[in-house]
Amino acid sequence: MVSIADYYAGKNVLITGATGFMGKVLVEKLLRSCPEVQTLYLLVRAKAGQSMQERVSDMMKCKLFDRVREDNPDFHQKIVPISSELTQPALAISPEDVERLTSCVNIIFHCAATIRFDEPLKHALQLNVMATQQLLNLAQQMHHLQAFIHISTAYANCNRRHIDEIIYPPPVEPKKLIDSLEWMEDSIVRDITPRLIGDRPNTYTYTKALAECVVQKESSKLSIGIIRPSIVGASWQEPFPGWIDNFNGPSGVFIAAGKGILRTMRANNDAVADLIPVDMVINLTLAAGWYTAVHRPKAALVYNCTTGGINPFHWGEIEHHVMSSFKRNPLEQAFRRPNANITSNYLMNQYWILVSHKFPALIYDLYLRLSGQKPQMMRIFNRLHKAIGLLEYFSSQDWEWNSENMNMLMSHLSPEDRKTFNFDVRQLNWPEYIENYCIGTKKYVLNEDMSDIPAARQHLRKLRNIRYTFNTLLLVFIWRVFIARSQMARNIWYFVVSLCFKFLSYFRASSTLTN
Ligand SMILES: CCCCCCCCCCCCCCCCCC(=O)SCCNC(=O)CCNC(=O)[C@H](O)C(C)(C)COP(=O)(O)OP(=O)(O)OC[C@H]1O[C@@H](n2cnc3c(N)ncnc32)[C@H](O)[C@@H]1OP(=O)(O)O
Ligand SMILES: NC(=O)C1=CN([C@@H]2O[C@H](COP(=O)(O)OP(=O)(O)OC[C@H]3O[C@@H](n4cnc5c(N)ncnc54)[C@H](OP(=O)(O)O)[C@@H]3O)[C@@H](O)[C@H]2O)C=CC1
Repeated sequence: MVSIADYYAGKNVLITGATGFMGKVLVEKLLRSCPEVQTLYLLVRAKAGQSMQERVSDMMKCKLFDRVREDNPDFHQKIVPISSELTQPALAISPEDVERLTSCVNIIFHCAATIRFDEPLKHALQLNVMATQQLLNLAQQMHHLQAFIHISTAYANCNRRHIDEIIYPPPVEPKKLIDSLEWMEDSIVRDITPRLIGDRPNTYTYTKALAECVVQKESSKLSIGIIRPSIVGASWQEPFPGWIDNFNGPSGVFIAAGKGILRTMRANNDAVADLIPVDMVINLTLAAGWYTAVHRPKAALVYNCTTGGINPFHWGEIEHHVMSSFKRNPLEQAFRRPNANITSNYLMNQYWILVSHKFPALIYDLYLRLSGQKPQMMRIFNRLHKAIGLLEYFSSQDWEWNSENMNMLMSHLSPEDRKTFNFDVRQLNWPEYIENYCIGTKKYVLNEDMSDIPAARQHLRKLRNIRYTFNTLLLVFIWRVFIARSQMARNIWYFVVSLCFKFLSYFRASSTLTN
């Protein structure tokens, strides 16, 4: 049977969300491991004052593409950006571009989405559901399309404990919801959102579930694969270990803990932390594209792309390894020494938020005010509390995912493809992965230099000394106040001092005798 790289040779691939975290890794891997691929058409929008061409050429300059650049300095010739705003009618693709795409595209990878947990429902619906429908409409006009691969999330059905590789009935008929929200004012939609999303925690998981249904509806007309990754983290091996470029999901939490800002968070020590490295997700995605095109399964195949059932690791273990990694490889200019603890106890967490977050933030802001600077720590903590508040749902419980299709797919790969497109999560060594992940946040998210580690360690020692001094002064101060006010405290103090004195005299006398 044709290998994965041979299948992609000469193919024209359309990718949405290519400027995002996973999209970039997909583009890189396709160019590196399938060098004979014909053209990658990327649907990109202009953003933040940059044209789509500028954005794509900036993306290709990124370190992620170093290995591709080494192998083929002209790799950019294979990339064709297509201007598209997915929330606009017909995806705002020009008629000429539509013509071009419909005449040559062989496979589509739909990665674009809003992954914000607090996205207003209307916007999440527009991008995650309606844009998916429009892309499916475009796909149906394509003359040579062989596979449509949709990236969903393992949490689309997080209102269930056990999740099979099937598409569950939608909470509401997507078309009806779209029609009824169309005429409603944003404020009304905001008010009814909690009722609509029901037992899902946010608009993201809700709209991703609806998108799956929209995709499934077209499965009689198109060959479809749906990938459901769990929490996508830094790369495991490719193109190099630890690559990550954003604060989403656990990365922001790791960084906040490494900077010594985050000291407490609600999470269940014993719950499975279903992280999966981005390179494994992309390898599976490309393999699923190949399988869908070559085998043309009758129904849309869903791939739960998770680690928990096969190679489980828990939030308590993550906490331990993240903390020890940041002590070995500290981040620059930490606010305090890294020491974050997770707890599932609400009251305990609130107590530590007060003592370890709000109190130090108040003191630091007071110091900033007194030294004529703008206070900022309280603001940072408020934003952090908002972010972790949205993540707690995922870190406080666990789910069981069936991953038969992932195993089936692996069994269809040749030994060579299993190495090149490795998604065998049993091979993950978690402590090593977490170490590289933390180093990756330092190098690629914060752009810190590894040569600064000795200075960062020195800074942590300074923070430790400040803490010791502060604690000692605080203790002396409290004791002084106590002694001044209470006769009993004075009596205890005199008793302890005279006891120490007696012990000292005894040891001195006994040591003179033995000499
Ligand atoms: C050591 C301890 C170990 C403990 C272990 C516990 C870890 C638990 C982690 C659980 C992760 C669970 C994820 C579940 C994922 C579901 C999978 C997916 O399908 S989909 C993928 C998952 N999707 C997501 O993860 C999306 C989650 N993110 C959001 O929805 C939004 O960013 C927001 C609502 C959090 C903030 O919105 P908004 O206020 O409008 O503003 P901005 O967006 O502009 O950011 C503001 C500031 O917040 C910062 N920051 C951002 N994220 C985090 C973070 N995770 N954390 C911390 N900080 C974070 C950000 O850097 C920025 O700081 P600065 O640069 O200004 O200084
Ligand atoms: N990251 C994770 O942990 C997980 C992600 N997923 C899924 O994987 C996919 C990719 O996620 P990830 O890479 O992390 O997300 P990112 O937020 O990093 O990327 C999102 C991509 O979508 C594009 N996009 C967003 N809005 C529009 C728009 N209106 N028009 C055109 N393009 C748009 C973005 O383009 P632009 O650069 O212009 O904003 C960007 O390229 C998503 O479908 C997500 O649901 C699933 C499970 C976990």
